[in-house]
Amino acid sequence: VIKYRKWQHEQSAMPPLVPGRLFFGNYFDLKKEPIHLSLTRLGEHYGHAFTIKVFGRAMIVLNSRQSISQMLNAKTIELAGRPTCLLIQLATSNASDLVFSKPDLKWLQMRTAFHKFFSDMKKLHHRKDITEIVFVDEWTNIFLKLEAHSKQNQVYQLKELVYHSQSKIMSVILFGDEVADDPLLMQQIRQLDSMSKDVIATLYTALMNMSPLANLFDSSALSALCRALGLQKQLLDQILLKAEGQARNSIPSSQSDDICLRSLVDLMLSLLNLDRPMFSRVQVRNVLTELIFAGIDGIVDTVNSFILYMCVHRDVQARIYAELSERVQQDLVLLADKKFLHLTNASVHETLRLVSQIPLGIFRKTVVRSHVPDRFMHNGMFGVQEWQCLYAFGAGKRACPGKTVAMNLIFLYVSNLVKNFEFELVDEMDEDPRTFILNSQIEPRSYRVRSVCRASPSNTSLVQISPKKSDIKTLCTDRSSFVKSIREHELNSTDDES
Ligand code: HEM
Repeated sequence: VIKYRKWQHEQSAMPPLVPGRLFFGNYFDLKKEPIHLSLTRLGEHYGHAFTIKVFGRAMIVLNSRQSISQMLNAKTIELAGRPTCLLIQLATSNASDLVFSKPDLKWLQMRTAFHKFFSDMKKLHHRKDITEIVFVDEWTNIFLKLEAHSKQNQVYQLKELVYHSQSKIMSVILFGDEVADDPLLMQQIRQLDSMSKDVIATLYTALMNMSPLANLFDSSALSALCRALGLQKQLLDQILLKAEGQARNSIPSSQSDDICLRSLVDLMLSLLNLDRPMFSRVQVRNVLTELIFAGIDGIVDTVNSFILYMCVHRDVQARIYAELSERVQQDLVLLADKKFLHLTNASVHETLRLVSQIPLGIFRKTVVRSHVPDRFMHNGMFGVQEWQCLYAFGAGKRACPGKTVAMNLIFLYVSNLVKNFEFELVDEMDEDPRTFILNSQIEPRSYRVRSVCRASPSNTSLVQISPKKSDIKTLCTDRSSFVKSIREHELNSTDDES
């Protein structure tokens, strides 16, 4: 009786249930169209929150900005689950990862470790962001390549160049200089990234089309996954071994309780090499693989879309250049300049509004399909009204932990590109995001540009004014207090360190 009453109570606390068929529930309602369209259709009838059932499993669908904000920001852990299917379980060794694991203590400790790395590094470098230090070092390479293309009036794909640099920047942050300077390892990291991208694209197709069993019968998806897992194991083992050797060399024996951090992998290793390890080796491998993927592609695609919009709207490009010239004296734009660059920030925001990057968590669509950054400008200042709030990075407990890293890097890329070069589109392109392709995220079709260099000839020497990657200092910290601080996190603590 108690169980029945509890069940009755739980049922009455749920939003209205969409009537479905016995055993199948609403499976066929969802299969009529891609899942986001089916849910939109149900939402027109059932309102801002409703419950669906698929094979006996109840799911709550939130269908308005207000209900999403309320639920994801106020209630957190209960709503921080993820959809799953066979391919995900195989790819993540039964959810031993960060992106698809259940929101439990292990998951929280992983996220805490991630935030801790960035906040401690920032403290160590006197609030200077680690992403800026690494970006500035790489900018010389980007600049020289773009300058050469511009001087020779060459036609080229900007995306390839940004991808090349971003994979290097992320590898320095995740694995350290030694790995990022090794061409063979870099080649394998990029290979793993593109393989993961293919697997994730297959996964999204399966999830979006409500075909959870599809990958069981799709041998090409399974063989792609097996190849990716094989490379992941071999590559990450190699990187971990290299980092372990490096860590041993950098710890003086008299201070064996000290751990030295230069990159995220050092932190992961220190949590692995405990008497009672906090994570398993498989977990660390999976998380690092996810961070390679998450840390490269979202940023590259946003920068690539941004430059496309600048080419389609040459007037906006000219206005952003005018703002950058007025507010930043030197050729190199830094994070400290960000707060003065209102139109640049508005334009990044507008790009994220248009290009719904990652269909994970909150499905989004836009009905206003042209790039007009002024919608986020109020009295000449960048500002986002409550009703204009975006969910490009999700919201609540499960929101993207890399948001600050991503926003900083996107800003550094786009502001420095526009400040130093003028871009012109060579191919015919449509700015409507409906013409974009859904791979592992939404991205424009390939396009080529031509550019003119605007920077003063001494740009490369100006780059030297900012700290260099070689200046990244090692953070030496006491192992027990460090581990304690990660263990102390509770499931209900706020997740707002970024
Ligand atoms: C423009 C760039 C990026 C976009 C648009 C983006 C967007 C997202 C979104 C929408 C989610 C799911 C949130 C939810 O379910 O509510 C997510 C999760 C995640 N992102 Fe990002 N992201 C970006 C860059 C990054 C970067 C640079 C990193 C790491 C360095 C990162 C790491 C992650 C991780 C680890 C998760 C899973 C979090 C969890 O499940 O606990 N992302 N991201």
